[in-house]
Amino acid sequence: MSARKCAECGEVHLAGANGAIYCCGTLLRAVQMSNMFKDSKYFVDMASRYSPDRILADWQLFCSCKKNENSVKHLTNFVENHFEPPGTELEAWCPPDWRCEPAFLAQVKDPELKKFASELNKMWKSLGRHIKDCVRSNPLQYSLVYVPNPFIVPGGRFNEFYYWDTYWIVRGLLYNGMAQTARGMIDNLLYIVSQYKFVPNGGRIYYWGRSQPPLLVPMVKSYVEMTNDRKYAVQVLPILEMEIDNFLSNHAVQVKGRTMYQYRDKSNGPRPESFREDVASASGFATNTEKEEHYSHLKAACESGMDFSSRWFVSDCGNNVGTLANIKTTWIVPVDLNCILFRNCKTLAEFNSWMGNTDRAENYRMIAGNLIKAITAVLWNEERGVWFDYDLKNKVPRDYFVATNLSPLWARAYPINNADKITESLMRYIEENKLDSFPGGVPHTLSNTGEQWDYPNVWPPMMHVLIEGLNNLGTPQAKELSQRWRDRWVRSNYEAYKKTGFMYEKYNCEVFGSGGSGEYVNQTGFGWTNGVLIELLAKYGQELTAKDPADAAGCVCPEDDDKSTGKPIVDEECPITSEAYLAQKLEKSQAACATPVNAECNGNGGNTGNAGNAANAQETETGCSVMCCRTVYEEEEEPALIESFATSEQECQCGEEPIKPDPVAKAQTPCPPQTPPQAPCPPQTPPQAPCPPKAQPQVQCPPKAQPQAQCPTSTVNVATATAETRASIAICPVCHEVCDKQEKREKPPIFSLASAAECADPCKASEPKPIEIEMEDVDCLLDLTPSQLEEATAACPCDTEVVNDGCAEAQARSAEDGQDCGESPSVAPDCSVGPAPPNPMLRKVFPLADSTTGNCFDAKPQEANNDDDDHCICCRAKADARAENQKECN
Ligand SMILES: OC[C@H]1O[C@H](O[C@H]2O[C@H](CO)[C@@H](O)[C@H](O)[C@H]2O)[C@H](O)[C@@H](O)[C@@H]1O
Repeated sequence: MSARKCAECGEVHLAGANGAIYCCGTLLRAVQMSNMFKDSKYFVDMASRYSPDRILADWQLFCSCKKNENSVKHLTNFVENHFEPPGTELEAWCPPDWRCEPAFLAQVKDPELKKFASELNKMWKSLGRHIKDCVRSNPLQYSLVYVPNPFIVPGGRFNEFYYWDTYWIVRGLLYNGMAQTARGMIDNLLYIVSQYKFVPNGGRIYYWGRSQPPLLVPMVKSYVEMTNDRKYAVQVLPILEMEIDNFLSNHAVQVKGRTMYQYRDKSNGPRPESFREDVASASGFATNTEKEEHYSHLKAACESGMDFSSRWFVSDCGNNVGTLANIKTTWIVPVDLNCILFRNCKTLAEFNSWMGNTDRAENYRMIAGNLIKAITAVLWNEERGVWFDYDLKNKVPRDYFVATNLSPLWARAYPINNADKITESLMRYIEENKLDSFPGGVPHTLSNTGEQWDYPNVWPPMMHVLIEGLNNLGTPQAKELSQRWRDRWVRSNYEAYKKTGFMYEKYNCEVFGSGGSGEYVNQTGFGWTNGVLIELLAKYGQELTAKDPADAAGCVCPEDDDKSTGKPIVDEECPITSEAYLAQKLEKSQAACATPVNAECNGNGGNTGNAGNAANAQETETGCSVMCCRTVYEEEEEPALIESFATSEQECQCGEEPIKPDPVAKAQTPCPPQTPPQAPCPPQTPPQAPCPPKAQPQVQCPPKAQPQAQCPTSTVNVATATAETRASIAICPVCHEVCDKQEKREKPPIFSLASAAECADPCKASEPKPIEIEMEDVDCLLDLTPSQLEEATAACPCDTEVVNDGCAEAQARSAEDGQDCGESPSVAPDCSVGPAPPNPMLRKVFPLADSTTGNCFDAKPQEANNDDDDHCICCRAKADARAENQKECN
């Protein structure tokens, strides 16, 4: 597969003409808004049976038929006739380096956990996928992005690679002794970067406008650390640099005079894979511009990998309360991304210095140095003793707990000699937020919004970041906490597996051993979950135990209620329930509310409250009304903003100014309450899980020499059957015009008639204009060899399309009609059965797969077509078929 490059703007696109099917256009909109499939991702993952041109031409005909209007039944028929179910382009794959008894099992001492580790090892086989060759030879019929090596998928509805998931999968594979599979997956991402300069969110063309947290460099670093293969790092360094340079230049923002980075997306419109959901959340916006802005914020959140979360909500009052309608991702400077980029640049400097590239090494060292300064100046909050995201719009730090607040520990993006001070303040922060109190792991946030990257969900990659981060900090306290969270995490995952037989994408912090919920049904499999666990089991298997030794020693856990009061007993040694946590929080805030603000002037903001709220009057959880005060400071000093709460304007302290409520704005948009982590369900008795199948059915290893997979039975327009001829009718994804054929023959496809700006976005242009095929013959050529076919293709005038028609039929028709071959018969689409049947006279179709061997044709026309008198080539003028068909149909 070669990259599709726009001649005008030089941009390369992940999506070609298939973008008009899977990324935008009226067909996508009609199917997605019809509710035909429960999961919106289903349609965009279906393989096409025909070329995009043909599907769009048929779609045009379908739309021209009145009876099809608003008929879900007919639309369903259309989809069934033109698409294969998702997954037909992939086959199960058993990694060749998979072993029944990987070496790491020997590291796991506890017999129960050893068995669990062995089960996890088996799961790689059920998550292995190989892309069939037809995707390589005929990419325009798929939304799947072709990559050369087989890979491990996350699982469930995610039947393609995901960028940041791959990091935890690759690490798991490496610890599992499967370096070859890990390397293949890294090479796939490098292959994509070499063509498109970025790694998309996932391996589907509809992810073309965004990436995910850039973890390719850390993947290579992990590989090199495990294999000692420094040569590999040196060899792939130019591609790694290409990705990071490109990422840096497309994501930069200036904050307080420093260059920092944020998540973004460059496409238009709703997410194709969640189309109706995005249309729904945008419905409150009046104008198209506002809707587009909303879609951008949504997709930028997807680039963060955290779709969706109150982390990205900015209400009118500047806090994190709200719904998806409040999503403002690009107003925020995120802690994690800046740390990841810091770590990437450090590694690139290191790889360059191995090569003796001192200048380049210095350049990356400088970017990393600037980033760590920016992280400390802008994101570190001295008052609260932790890092916070920064709100660019309201110019305040966002004082809300998000697991990513601790990601600088993982990236070592802090002054190392501050480890003791950081430990002290972080322990305080962890205690204040009771982060050590949840039986099922650390929730991603403390806001219960129903979004999946919010309370009560716990995400495996984030648990890894926390466990590793605290361990990196290296102080005894931090290491102890890291160990406790690690043990709890492994045991809780194991418990869920014992109960259900599944590994989940995310878990529930309130219940030990239970999966989470959110945007879509919780998925099982699951790539990153297994990766994180295998790493933990391999590294710490000597210490880990399936049961908490404290249980055996008679620790009373909160599940054991005090039956007389109905309140859970809170034992300091045990994780407390969220209910107890909430009760404690409520008590604390009631006490705070009753106590007036310390009137003593300390010039430091006094009773510092929630520093992120540049809000007006606020209702606290307890119902007491507070006022925000902000420290007055000199512009050039660039101190951290310090805000405090007071119950009245008078209570603002020396050096502070009240933030006056805007009476009009306030009347219209009352401040929503502070995000209370609502956890109404007491977790005493975890809901009984449905009786699980003991273990996931294992995919059998395929026999050694696998027969070539059967491609989906598919037909294709002869004009699209070879690479050259495909190029000869290359359609600009932007303007949907047929490109100039003569030029096509010498050069790779160019996309004409598009302005540079339009080229950047295949979905930006107006609705797609499918090629309109008609009816009137211009010429007919007989007895063609493949090279003659190419010549004929080139000979056709630009505004025609090549049709290789069955000559017997054509001649019969000629005799009948007294005309040259190939005149279109008047076939009236049968509206009662839905879509107009593909008109055999409009295109010549050849099977894509050899019926005897099952092999896909490798971009070659069928030899048998040389048969004399068997076929002919016609160039047909394109004209609007609509009117004629409309007549017939009505
Ligand atoms: O289909 C909806 C969204 O699904 C993906 O996001 C979630 O799954 C990914 C795969 O495990 C994971 O990387 C991501 O963190 C999850 O939130 C996808 O990445 C989104 O772009 C997509 O819209």
